[in-house]
Amino acid sequence: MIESNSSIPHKIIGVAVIWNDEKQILIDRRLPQGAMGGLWEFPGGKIEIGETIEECIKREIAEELGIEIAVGKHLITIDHTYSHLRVTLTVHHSQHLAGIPQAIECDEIRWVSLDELDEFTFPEANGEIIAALRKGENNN
Ligand SMILES: Nc1nc2c([nH]c(=O)n2[C@H]2C[C@H](O)[C@@H](COP(=O)(O)OP(=O)(O)OP(=O)(O)O)O2)c(=O)[nH]1
Ligand SMILES: [Mg+2]
Repeated sequence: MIESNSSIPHKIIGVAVIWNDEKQILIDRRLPQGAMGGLWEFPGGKIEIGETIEECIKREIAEELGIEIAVGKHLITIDHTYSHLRVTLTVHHSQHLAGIPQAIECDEIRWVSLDELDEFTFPEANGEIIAALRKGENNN
């Protein structure tokens, strides 16, 4: 019998690496309940029908954090399969434009430097995002 992975849900996610003028990045801690609860992440969420990934990122950041950003260069796209979920994370650099970030849909938010990222636990898929950031060649 041929095994297929097609029964695993697949989420298409837009993700922002949001920079401020102090060269810090905004990270948020997922709510304790649910998948990957309590882990830190770069803010973002599921794409909606008819949206571009840039529109998705801008909307998710407004909904989750109440701030306005300018979505910039593409950093990396990661396809990762967890035990019961496949995610495609399309990550863009972004610039913070206006508003003070609020923890609307998460537990906590922090501005951190690239060096400080090591002090936080992220989902498995994020290793590659952080490695791409450290390579630094696409930073905006
Ligand atoms: N936003 C974001 N999601 C990430 C990162 N790394 C990572 O594995 N993910 C995963 C966790 C989630 O399964 C998915 C993001 O989905 P989401 O936060 O919009 O949705 P969710 O599953 O929490 O909520 P639901 O609406 O499906 O109930 O991508 C990351 O750095 N940022
Ligand atoms: Mg989200």
